[in-house]
Amino acid sequence: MPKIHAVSTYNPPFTLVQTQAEHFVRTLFSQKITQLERYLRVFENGEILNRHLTMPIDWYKQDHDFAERNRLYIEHAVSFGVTAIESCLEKAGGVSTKDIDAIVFISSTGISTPSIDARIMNKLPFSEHVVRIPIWGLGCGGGAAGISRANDYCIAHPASKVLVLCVELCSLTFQANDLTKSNLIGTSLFGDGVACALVCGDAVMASSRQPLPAIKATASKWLPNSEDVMGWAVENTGFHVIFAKSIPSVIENWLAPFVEEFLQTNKTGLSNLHHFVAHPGGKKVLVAYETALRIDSQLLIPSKTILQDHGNMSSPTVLYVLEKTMTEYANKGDIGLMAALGPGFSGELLLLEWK
Ligand SMILES: CC(C)(COP(=O)(O)OP(=O)(O)OC[C@H]1O[C@@H](n2cnc3c(N)ncnc32)[C@H](O)[C@@H]1OP(=O)(O)O)[C@@H](O)C(=O)NCCC(=O)NCCSC(=O)CC(=O)O
Repeated sequence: MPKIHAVSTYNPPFTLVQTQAEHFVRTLFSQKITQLERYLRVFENGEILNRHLTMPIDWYKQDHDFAERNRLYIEHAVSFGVTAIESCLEKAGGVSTKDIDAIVFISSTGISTPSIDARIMNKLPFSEHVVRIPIWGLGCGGGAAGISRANDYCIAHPASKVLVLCVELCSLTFQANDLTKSNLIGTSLFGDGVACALVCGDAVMASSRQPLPAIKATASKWLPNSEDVMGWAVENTGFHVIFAKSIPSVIENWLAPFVEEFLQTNKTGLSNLHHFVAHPGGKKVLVAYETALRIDSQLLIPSKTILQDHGNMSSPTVLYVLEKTMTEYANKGDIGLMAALGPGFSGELLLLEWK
């Protein structure tokens, strides 16, 4: 069974306190949005205290075209990605970039051809034969899906070491002239984050004496005709967020049967879980998980803590939760369920066992 040998996270340099974000939005949108004060309550209600930004707060007050946003995305995705990879390999006991067989690069908040992985390979000494697997458009589901695809690769090639790098600079897509409710809610919710995981096949010895999560099984599921639930509207000013207010109820109605069927197929059940590594999409998303799955709210503490300290960072978020679970909660023999959902609408589940 492939194992996750290490996970690293990197926080972009500027911290945004939620009260500061509320003040910023009040100043920017006053006189433009009716009932603004009523909607601003979401900043206090969302159970988010801090987020991280790529640019200083003043940058977000000005208009920027798509070209400028994307230039900044490429520049910072490369430099943050380099740091996250170095720290992941260091945590794995000093694995060399030259020994990496494949790199899965996950992102949905900017575009680049060649993809960011190739640009990073010009900064770090990777092998010329590394297999590049850039995946775009999975949004918040990307971190879990990336680990699943690395798992598939390691099953096919058991001596492989595969990096999964998630970079989302959500704040660079911020639209100061988009007066929709979704944009306003999104401004209270999304932040920037970077995470990297090293997944290795069965033939690779771990340097750590700590128990590591082995990937016992994975599953994907797609909800037909749900393109309008989550995504980007691409305009001349860049990406404008689409996310339906029905997401928590979609999760409540659609996720439970998927999870139950997945666990049953793998001869286990919700009552056997020690850890729930859930993507914290927002306060009501976590409530939907709790209601739909009828799980102990204690299992959601790592997800709630990450939401509180970082907001929703899209794809890396679930790896932040995994890193926290690995370092602060998990013991040998523990069983965990990793779950994330994203545009499609689709979901990815992984069953983990700490070995
Ligand atoms: C943002 C919140 C904390 C705010 O909670 P509150 O209790 O303060 O307020 P509320 O839910 O009543 O919402 C306040 C007002 O905003 C509106 N509103 C809420 N969400 C909206 C949305 N996505 N688009 C447009 N309007 C929206 C509500 O209808 C209401 O307006 P009115 O009163 O006029 O009706 C919560 O709504 C929340 O956690 N929502 C879930 C966020 C979410 O969808 N995250 C997933 C991102 S994608 C993702 O990450 C994938 C995944 O999660 O799996």
